[in-house]
Amino acid sequence: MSAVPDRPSYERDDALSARELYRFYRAGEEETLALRGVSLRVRRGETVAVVGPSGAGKSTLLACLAGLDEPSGGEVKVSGVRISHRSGPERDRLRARHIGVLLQSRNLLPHLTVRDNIRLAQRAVRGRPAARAQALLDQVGLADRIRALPRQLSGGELARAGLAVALANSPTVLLADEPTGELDGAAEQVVLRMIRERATGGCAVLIVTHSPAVVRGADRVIALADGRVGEASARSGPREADDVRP
Ligand SMILES: Nc1ncnc2c1ncn2[C@@H]1O[C@H](COP(=O)(O)OP(=O)(O)OP(=O)(O)O)[C@@H](O)[C@H]1O
Repeated sequence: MSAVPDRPSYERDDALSARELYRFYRAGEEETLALRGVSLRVRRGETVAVVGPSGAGKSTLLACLAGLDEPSGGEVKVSGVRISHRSGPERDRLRARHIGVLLQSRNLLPHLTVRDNIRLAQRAVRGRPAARAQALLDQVGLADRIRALPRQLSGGELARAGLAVALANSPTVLLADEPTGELDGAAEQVVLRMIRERATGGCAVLIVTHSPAVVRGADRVIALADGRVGEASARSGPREADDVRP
């Protein structure tokens, strides 16, 4: 008989799970409850879009899921390993190994070239096969910008370089905050295609977005309002933008 407890299959398939997340902010007298008991799961190969009005708690949620911030209550797990309620360095290590993060503020170090930013992201996963920097940049259409510094890139190029860096560690979970915010239609399609390919390869993807194109391409939409998960819709069959609109 196996010593391994027989867990329900939905747990085995979850690459990312959050249970009852709360996040309080206190600034002087003022208290904000940015997350009020958010629970969610993202399975391997699934793409989930998170939508909601400004101030709904989307960026706070993403930061807690990525281990960049600590929830005040609740728990986050990546591939069954708890990432919340650990020291900063422990969270950094888990994130570097398992999670790709693409933030609005960008994830490139300003003094390193695009290639060196990618190599830095790959240091945490030495020993695991990793795509070459050139191959990653080819995929996002930045093959000729490998030696550029971030300040030499346009907004759209920065977004695509940021995606290459977020994918450099071959993450189990990709978390992105408005990854297509500054992109025109063609560049948005490049980024979405690359994200979809990762999901097809088994990555769990969660994207905070206002883009109808991103919502259309998602398997599921989670609507956040006032720190809570509101109306959510599972998709099945053809992907139609007929339920939750950003
Ligand atoms: N560091 C902070 N200190 C105090 N309050 C904060 C802090 N960060 C966020 N908040 C508050 O928490 C709430 C949720 O903010 P958050 O940035 O997560 O929302 P959002 O849905 O991402 O908004 P947007 O779409 O405008 O980026 C807001 O009321 C915001 O003012």
